[in-house]
Order: sequence, then structure tokens, then C-alpha cells
Amino acid sequence: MTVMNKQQPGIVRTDPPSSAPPALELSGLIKHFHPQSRPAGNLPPVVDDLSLQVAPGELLTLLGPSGCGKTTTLRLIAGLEEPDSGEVWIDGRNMTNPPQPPERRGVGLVFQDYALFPHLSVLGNVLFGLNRLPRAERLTRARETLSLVGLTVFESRMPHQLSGGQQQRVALARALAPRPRLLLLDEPFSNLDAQLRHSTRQEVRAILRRSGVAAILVTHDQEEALAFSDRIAVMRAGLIEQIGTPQEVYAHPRTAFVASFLGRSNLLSGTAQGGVVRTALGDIALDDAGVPDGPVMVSVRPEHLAFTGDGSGAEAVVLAREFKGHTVTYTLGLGQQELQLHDSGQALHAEGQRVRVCVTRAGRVVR
Ligand SMILES: Nc1ncnc2c1ncn2[C@@H]1O[C@H](COP(=O)(O)OP(=O)(O)OP(=O)(O)O)[C@@H](O)[C@H]1O
Repeated sequence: MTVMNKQQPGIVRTDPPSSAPPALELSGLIKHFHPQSRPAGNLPPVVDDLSLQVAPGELLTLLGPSGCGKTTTLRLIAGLEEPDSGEVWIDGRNMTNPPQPPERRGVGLVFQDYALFPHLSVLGNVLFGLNRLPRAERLTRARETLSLVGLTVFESRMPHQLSGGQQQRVALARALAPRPRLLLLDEPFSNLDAQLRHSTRQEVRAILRRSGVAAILVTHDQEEALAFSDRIAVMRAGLIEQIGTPQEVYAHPRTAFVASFLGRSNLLSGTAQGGVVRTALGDIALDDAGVPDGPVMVSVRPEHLAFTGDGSGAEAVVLAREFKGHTVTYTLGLGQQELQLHDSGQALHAEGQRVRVCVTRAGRVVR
């Protein structure tokens, strides 16, 4: 195997053919924004030593609260911003040393506002990004891509004659038509109403799977991240706090932030001893036998709390009740602490009622 040289631009990795290079590799990316009025070094970086890999065909989501650096990370990948340090490798090519302009990175972009050209038809919009191809090939490619996104019959329509979901599929077709190595999607569903958002998300996911392109989705919507992704990177203050499959990150959050940002969580302090934590809710078994004895914080999902009905468990009071159709979310008072409980049973407990609750699954110790 040839030794890879990260310092030389445009070097293609010569790993064995069976192991294709990652679609994307970020290593040690750091980005500050320095306002004129504040001296450099005074502000924390917006992207802070961020490293990750995206496999060919993988759908990765950057999930985090507003301002945590998700869009800046996408802009660094696309070449719309330059990092202070660190490297961006796309499909085995170094994009940062020397910096490659956005049009030479092989990256497609889809934004929340679609950014379609209003004076061009659907076909015209898709053709727009293909001006480097011979004319005859452009038309074939544009029509193939419109067929991939299921919009063949709409090719002559103007953007304003389409629904929001259809416009987003045109934007997707325009980004996919040049056959990018990587697609970057920045909050692409956030302008759609709840129902359209759900169906468009499923369609886009299926289209990406069919096209085989690797993609990074940026969102602050945890439900979207769980439904869309092969892996989720939970970001906070420029850092990746945890990365893994949706199931891994949901079931095994490492920190209180991840436990609360990806789904809801009850965080209880207690003392671990021999694989059990003593808390105000009683003794909670732990999902990890290796937790050392001592003070800990344990995360219990609302669906892992239940009413006991037989006098066992800890006493709590119902503070609020939210009916959601398939389930009811209760807010319970346990001493000074508020807990969330998801119940799918038939019996409704009234606000102010005293209830008894227990934990039905092993808890998770978080930092
Ligand atoms: N060009 C810029 N100049 C100065 N500060 C910037 C610039 N772009 C972004 N920032 C700041 O960097 C931080 C991260 O912004 P970024 O847009 O990456 O966050 P985000 O996680 O995508 O947030 P949102 O979900 O609200 O879009 C924010 O505090 C933002 O104000």
C-alpha cells in the first residue's frame, strides 16, 4: 500500500481497491470568527478540533442546538469558508492544502429555501449545474435525475407551480445531476409543514439510497435525525459530543446533554454501588456493570418509567398531563424534581393525583 501523504494536494489514496476511501474525512478542523472589535484568541472557536469520517453512501446527520457550528462545518466542507487549521478530504482528495474552490470539490448543496431559479423551468433548473457536459449529454442526465426524484411529468413547470415538497425535490435533482461525491443538506425540510416534511424526508432518503451518494444532513430536529440517518453526530459548542447509530446514541447516551437533546430524559442524581444507583426514585439497576461506586447522574427515558398500581415504587404527584393520541405524557413531581413519564395505558391520572412510579429498564450513567 502506498503511504498516504496528506500534505500534497490532489493525491488519491491508494488503499486496496476493496476499501474505498471515505466519502469525507475531517481531521482536526478549527474555525474562529474574529470580529474587528475583539482581539483574536478571545473567543472560543465555532468549530473546535472536529474530526469525523463519512463512508461511501452513508447518511450522516449533524444534530445540535442553534449556534453550535453545524452550518459552519458544512461551509468548511463545501469550501465556502476556510478553516484556521485541520483538513477536509473528499473521496480521498485533500481539499484544504492547497484550498480547492467549491466548484472543484464535487459537493452538491441543498438549502432550506430551495434556491431555485424562478425564471427557469424544472428542467432548466436541473440543466443549470450541468454546463460542463456536452449538450446532448446534459439533457439525458437532467432527465435521468428528474426521473430519479419522480418529477419527470413536471419538467416544463415553473417553480411557483409546484408544492414546497416538489420544489425541494427539484433542488435535490439539481444538486444530484452533476453526480457529486458528497451531498450537503442544510435544514432542507424546515420550510415544509409537518405532514409534507415527513413524506418529503422519506422520499429524499429513498432517493439518496438509490443514487448511492454519501450525504450530510444538518438539523436541530431530533426526530428528523433519528428517522433519516445511518449515524448521528450530536454537536455542542463546536464539538462532537457523541457519534453513533441512532439506536446507539438514543439507548446509550454518554452525557446529560446528549440524553436530553436526543429524545427526552429524566436525569437523577444518586450513588452507585455494585451496579445499582440509589436515587429518590428508588434503586435503579445500571446497564453498565463497569460503573465505579460513588456519586453519579443517571438517565432514565420517560418510556422507562411506569405507574405501579400495586402500592410499590416511589410516590409522586401528577403536575401536568399531555394527551398525544397513542400515548400520554405526564409531568410528575418527585420532591423538588420534575419527571416525565410516557404512558400508553387506558387509565388517565388527573392533575394533582398522587401516584406511584417505578423504573422498568436499566438506567444509563451519564457525565
Ligand atoms: N460569518 C460569520 N461571522 C461571525 N460569526 C459567525 C459567522 N457565521 C457564523 N457565526 C457564528 O458562529 C456560530 C455558529 O454558527 P452556525 O451557523 O454554524 O451554527 P448552527 O449550528 O448552524 O446554527 P443554526 O441551527 O441556528 O443555523 C454562531 O454563534 C454564529 O453567530
